[in-house]
Amino acid sequence: MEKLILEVTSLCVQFGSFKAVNNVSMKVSAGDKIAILGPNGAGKTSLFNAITGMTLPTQGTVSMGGVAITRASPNRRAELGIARTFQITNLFFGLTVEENLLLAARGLQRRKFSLFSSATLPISEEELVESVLERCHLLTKRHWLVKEISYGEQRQLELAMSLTSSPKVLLLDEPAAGLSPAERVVMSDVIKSLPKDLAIVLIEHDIDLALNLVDRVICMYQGGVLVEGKPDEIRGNKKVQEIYLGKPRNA
Ligand SMILES: Nc1ncnc2c1ncn2[C@@H]1O[C@H](COP(=O)(O)OP(=O)(O)OP(=O)(O)O)[C@@H](O)[C@H]1O
Repeated sequence: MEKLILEVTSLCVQFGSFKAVNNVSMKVSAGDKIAILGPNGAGKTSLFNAITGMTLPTQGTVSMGGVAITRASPNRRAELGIARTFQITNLFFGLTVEENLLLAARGLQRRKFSLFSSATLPISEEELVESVLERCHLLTKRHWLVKEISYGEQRQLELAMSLTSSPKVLLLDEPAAGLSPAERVVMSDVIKSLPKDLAIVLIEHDIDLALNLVDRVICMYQGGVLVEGKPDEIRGNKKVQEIYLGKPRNA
């Protein structure tokens, strides 16, 4: 059994009287590859926000490596090994690919310094940047300005930036959104080649792409978990088909 890293228990996120996330529990172990599916408004992003500290849950708990982080700051969560990408690109367009990565690496490592008694890093900034450039298929673009690379490459760069903190859990919010079919193939390849022990939780509207990348699926509907299972179980699941076809359910 793999080591449990992230645990979400009975989590609720409420906006006024509306429950965007309703009693969601999830266990993520080292190396898990999990997709969170669900139609628009199902609560997927709100769940990510509660895990990363951008929204505080109204009920329930989040823990990372056994440490309770339900009310911890986003920075503290990043130090403990949670990283995230966003639906919208979050880059410095007037800087090069490499400069963006160096900025990401420096910001996160400075925070990590305070955790170590000695100021030695396990890997140099340059080595780190080199390795994530390679991993995200961006080595040939390292000196290009971000505004000059394609949208697909910008999304790869975002993923690369999230890897500079050497996370234990990576939350990917719609990594293939807006990508062309060819760019989707590259993004899938990049995700597939991420370290084996890195846990990945991804939100994705392209169901086929998502099911090919993961070994577990959580399908959300109206804030709650509708179904959980392996990709093959989800493909043939009637409830999942109904919510995607928009038919009303008798819950
Ligand atoms: N800050 C907020 N204030 C009020 N309601 C919100 C807020 N954030 C999200 N919601 C509502 O919560 C519900 C869940 O939103 P959320 O973005 O988590 O869904 P989602 O599954 O990620 O949807 P999508 O696939 O469209 O991104 C939606 O009805 C949304 O309008």
